[in-house]
Amino acid sequence: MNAAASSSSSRPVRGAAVPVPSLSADETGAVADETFQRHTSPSLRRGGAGVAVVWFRNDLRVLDNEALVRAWAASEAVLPVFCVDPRIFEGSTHYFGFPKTAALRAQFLVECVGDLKYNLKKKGLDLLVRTGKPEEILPTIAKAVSAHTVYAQKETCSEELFVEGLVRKGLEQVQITQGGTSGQKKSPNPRLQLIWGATMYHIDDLPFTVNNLPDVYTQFRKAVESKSSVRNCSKLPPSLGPPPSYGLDEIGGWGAIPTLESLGLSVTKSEKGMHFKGGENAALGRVHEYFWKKDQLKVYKETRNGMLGPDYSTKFSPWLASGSLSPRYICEEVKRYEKQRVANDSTYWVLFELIWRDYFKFLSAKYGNSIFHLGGPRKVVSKWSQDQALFESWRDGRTGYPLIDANMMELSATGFMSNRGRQIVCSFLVRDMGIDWRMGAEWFETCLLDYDPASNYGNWTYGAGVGNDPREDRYFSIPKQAKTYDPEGEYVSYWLPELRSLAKERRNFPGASYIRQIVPLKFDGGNQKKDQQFNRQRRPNMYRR
Ligand SMILES: Cc1cc2nc3c(=O)[nH]c(=O)nc-3n(C[C@H](O)[C@H](O)[C@H](O)COP(=O)(O)OP(=O)(O)OC[C@H]3O[C@@H](n4cnc5c(N)ncnc54)[C@H](O)[C@@H]3O)c2cc1C
Repeated sequence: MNAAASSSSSRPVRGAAVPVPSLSADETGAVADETFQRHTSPSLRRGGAGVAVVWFRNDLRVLDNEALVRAWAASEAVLPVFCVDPRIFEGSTHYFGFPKTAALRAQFLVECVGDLKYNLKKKGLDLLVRTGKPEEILPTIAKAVSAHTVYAQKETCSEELFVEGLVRKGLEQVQITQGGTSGQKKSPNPRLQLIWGATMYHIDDLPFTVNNLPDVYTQFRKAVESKSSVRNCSKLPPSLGPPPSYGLDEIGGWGAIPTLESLGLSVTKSEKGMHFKGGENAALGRVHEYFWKKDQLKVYKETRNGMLGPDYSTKFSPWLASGSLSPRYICEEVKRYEKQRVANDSTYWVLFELIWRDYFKFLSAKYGNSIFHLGGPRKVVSKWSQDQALFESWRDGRTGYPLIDANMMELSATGFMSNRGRQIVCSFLVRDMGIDWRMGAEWFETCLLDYDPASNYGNWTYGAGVGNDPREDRYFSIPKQAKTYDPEGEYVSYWLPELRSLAKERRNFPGASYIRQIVPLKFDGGNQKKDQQFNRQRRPNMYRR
């Protein structure tokens, strides 16, 4: 990696927070309109009858949403629904007691839901929003509108699978009668139809079954690149309407999008770092901005290891995680850019990284709950500490190592951290501190705007050396990382302004000018504290794991 290239293209940002994307509302609207237009096919026909419900989950988009288009094709009317599940939004905690969803991600998701409603309205529909558990809400709605099917995106991790199972059971209890009081006719129960839609390569196009997925990423990548191809984005009809003509009043109308206050949360907006806007329109705007307007795609491979500013990497991850952005759409745009501008290592590398994302998603289907367990998929037995004071110094950015502290502060303030930063803080926590990696993973789960169970726990198990690939066991040396990726201390002094007065080469090595280092560097297994809690493989108070 070329550190100079990294810092020049990502020149910050000394003061105020930077919006991502930075396009005006008009520009974003124009990009979204043009993109929708390009993906609309007037020749699409619907051949179904009755009503179909679409249950939106981590697929908060209209463009390239196969569940939505399939529901439209199989019905005369579609009812889109989003459930604000209290198990995700309201005060639920993880095993280690952190909130399930911190305010910044909740805010981002609320914006995504609002934008989805807006885009559905433009397409002749609306979004029904309810607070409660999907397994309680969806059967009631399906009954009120006499739906024959509930369509939803298929998920892979156990919390999501658990809810899918309950929804299916709930729908089995629904009795739908048709034809009024005289001559009532019973219809079959509504069914739950789950559609694959989260990855760039479709699960059905893999050259192996998920159970036979290679355990080494390179083998997976080479196999899909040579034997599979990425499907085109699904086309949209000019209108997705109408919504159902009856039943909505009975269930209280369309409902309102929650506010953060109604979720019991409040955000203090950071005056620094990046401020991501939630929603499909912002996502499409960011793709346009990064690829076409700023022309950053052609240098991605040289800049992607940066840490400061909006443009060293794509910043697509928050929208990908919420499903406001389709990975197939990104692939399509990369190909278009390669045709119209340039095809080089950088343009390919974005797809290379998206294959990592796919890989973790498929791995989570293969390995199930073991990605959440201390020993990981390989059931590695090793000793970990749960020392609270050490952990809190890491979490709060008080370790005495500027590179760690700056990254952890960025995470708390913005909900984002670069990939370079994530690898460094993960290595420090598990190798230098010897702390139970699940504490770090759960803190990331709480804070990250782009939190995705498969990518988060997949990367943490790799970092902790308990991942499926036994060869991945890497130590990140902080001095080396600092010299390579932040040689002038620009990043650390941005987040730790007290270091700005030091000479550039000292900012990452401030000695007594900064707080004391909480542990010496280099992982030393012999110095770990014994802790009764360790090796706990089960998480009994979780419904997921
Ligand atoms: C400990 C740890 C935890 C992580 N947790 C998450 C998480 O919860 N959600 C998440 O989306 N990513 C996670 N990542 C992966 C990666 O750090 C982020 O996807 C990336 O930093 C997002 O920034 P970007 O969109 O600018 O990425 P870019 O560099 O622009 O990459 C483009 C896209 O490729 C995908 N990608 C890139 N690297 C990875 C990777 N290592 N694993 C999976 N997908 C990747 C992402 O979807 C990303 O948006 C984690 C990495 C580590 C080391």
